[in-house]
Amino acid sequence: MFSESYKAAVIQMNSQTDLQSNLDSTYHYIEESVERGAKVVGLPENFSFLGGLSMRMNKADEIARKVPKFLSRTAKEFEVYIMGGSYPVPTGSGKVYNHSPFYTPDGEEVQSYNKIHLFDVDLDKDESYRESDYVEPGDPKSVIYESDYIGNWGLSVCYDLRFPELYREMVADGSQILSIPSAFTYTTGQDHWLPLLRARAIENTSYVFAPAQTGLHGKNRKTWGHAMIIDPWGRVVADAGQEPGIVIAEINPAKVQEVRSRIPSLKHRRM
Ligand SMILES: O=C(O)CNC(=O)[C@H](CS)NC(=O)CCC(=O)C(=O)O
Repeated sequence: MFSESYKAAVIQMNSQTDLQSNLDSTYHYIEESVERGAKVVGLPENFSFLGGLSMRMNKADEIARKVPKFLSRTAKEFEVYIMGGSYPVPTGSGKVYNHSPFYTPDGEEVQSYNKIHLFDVDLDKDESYRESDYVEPGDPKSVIYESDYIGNWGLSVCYDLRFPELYREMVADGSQILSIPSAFTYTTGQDHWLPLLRARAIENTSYVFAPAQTGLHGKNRKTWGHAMIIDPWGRVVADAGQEPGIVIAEINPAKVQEVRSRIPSLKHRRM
């Protein structure tokens, strides 16, 4: 039923607060990914605007108007599936959803997910985040784009990565590829990013697909990078390091089944 293996690209970006220039570089990354054979391209969390949470709120209406048009047009132009990272969508009550859309090559948004777990964390006396000041959480349930061509993609965003029960539910609902577009902090990323991603891949015998932000955004926001793709055995098959760019790996939905028969841990659950 499923197509054979295909190339998928994760994009690593250093997004700033100039919407148009972020969209221009996104366009070039997508174009180059497709030239290099990618059938699916994934963007990081807040690829279109990153740097100031309150600044982004002033821009949210414009972002929410322009980004879906951009993603639709670009998916169509290059005939590519796009996992559109995330962008803010006003809820109507003064906050936004941190919204992760999935586009097909005909330019349709066929599925979308609103980030559930919000990053309200004090890492240090001068490093605090209060995502819930701006963002409304989505419904706590799994969201999957099911495709006969590219497999079943479970959608999540960044901080969700720390909540394994979400991925368990996605897998129970049929996910084979776990999508985790991110802007992990440098502070947490250096110690937590890789082990968490590999754990999600191994414990769910699933691909992990994690585009990322990297570098400095404004003066005091620093992200970890290392956008990557991990196979269902838990091997890192693509790692972007710390520079912005594109990394590509093969995704083969049939391999998920193969690994699940070698390690049937999902079948052995007793709770
Ligand atoms: O708001 C933006 O501009 C972009 N979005 C983010 O940076 C989000 C919400 S503040 N970051 C995370 O979820 C980091 C999680 C993380 O780093 C961890 O779990 O350790």
